[in-house]
Amino acid sequence: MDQHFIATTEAADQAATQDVVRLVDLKRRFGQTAALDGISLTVRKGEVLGIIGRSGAGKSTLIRCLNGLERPDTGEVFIEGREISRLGERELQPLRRRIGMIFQHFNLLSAKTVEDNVALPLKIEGRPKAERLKRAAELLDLVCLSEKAKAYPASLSGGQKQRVGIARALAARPALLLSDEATSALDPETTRSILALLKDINRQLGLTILLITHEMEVIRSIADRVAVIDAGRIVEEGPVWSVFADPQSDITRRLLGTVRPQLPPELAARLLPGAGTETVLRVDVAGEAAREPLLSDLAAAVPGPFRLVHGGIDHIQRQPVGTLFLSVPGSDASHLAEIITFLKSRQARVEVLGHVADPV
Ligand SMILES: Nc1ncnc2c1ncn2[C@@H]1O[C@H](COP(=O)(O)OP(=O)(O)OP(=O)(O)O)[C@@H](O)[C@H]1O
Repeated sequence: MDQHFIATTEAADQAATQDVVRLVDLKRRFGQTAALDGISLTVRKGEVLGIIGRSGAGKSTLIRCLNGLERPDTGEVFIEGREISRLGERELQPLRRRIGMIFQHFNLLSAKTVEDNVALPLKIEGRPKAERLKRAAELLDLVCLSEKAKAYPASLSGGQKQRVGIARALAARPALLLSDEATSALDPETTRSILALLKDINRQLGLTILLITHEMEVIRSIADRVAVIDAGRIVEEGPVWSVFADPQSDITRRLLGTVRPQLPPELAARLLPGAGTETVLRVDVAGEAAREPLLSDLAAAVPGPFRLVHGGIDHIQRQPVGTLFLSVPGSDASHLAEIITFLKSRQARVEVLGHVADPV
């Protein structure tokens, strides 16, 4: 056989086994509603993929197709390289154990202790008691809840309940952790600590995580890649920093909402579309372009005034992502045009927001 053919086939096989999840053109209708309308995506081993969408976008249907609770009308669902969408219940059982799940409302059994909740997946697998207790103790240590082993869920805070949920999801050493709005019922501080724990587990154990959320803040703090879904379709997909820096679709921009820097409301309220003595620009710059001394270069290249009225440089996935609001005084259209041309030549995106009489 052709050596080149063997090498490329092996490379393709290897790439396929690196994908913990691979969805191919998934479609699922409910009557007139296309809940999934041709979803294709992969989740690579060790990565955190965030799926975000508004209510009704198709997120739950997608999750249900992944764990075999829903069958797509057409398309394929590969988990660790195995197509599962046509399997019967018996064949699905061992594959479901490869997927741990955490939920918005934790789904703990109130009549069981914390350690018994954590060990439950192992009990279902028929593991001996000593092994179950040992694993539960390890996992409670991992989620910093060892002292609550004998407590009942009712005596725990929301954050502690979710830690138990995470420990239980990891009990059977899954290949994939599915998180379905796992922080939506928690306050901001507890949300941060749960997300930090998930990120830690992702790094320490190399665990692959697919998380579903309607909150961009969740995506920003934990995901490597994001897929935005709307009306059953992926409308945008990419590394988190680049989607935050340069959202391509209106839906993404809307979901980003206040997570992206905005002009302070008191200044935004004074913007006029066509008159005023100063022009206010929004300048977005990210990645390599944001490492350059953009403003001093602008001042050197284009004589004449401009002022910074708001903004700054943030870091997402260690990439600089900046938004600057500049105000350019005067009615000299060519000065304004030169500034815009210079900024665009430095890979910045520039938007004229309007005009003000006095920006500060
Ligand atoms: N069993 C069902 N029968 C009829 N319609 C359904 C069913 N399941 C989902 N749908 C419809 O499919 C679309 C996608 O629903 P889905 O629950 O997947 O969205 P979602 O993004 O998870 O929403 P939410 O964030 O509100 O949970 C919606 O229009 C919903 O009404």
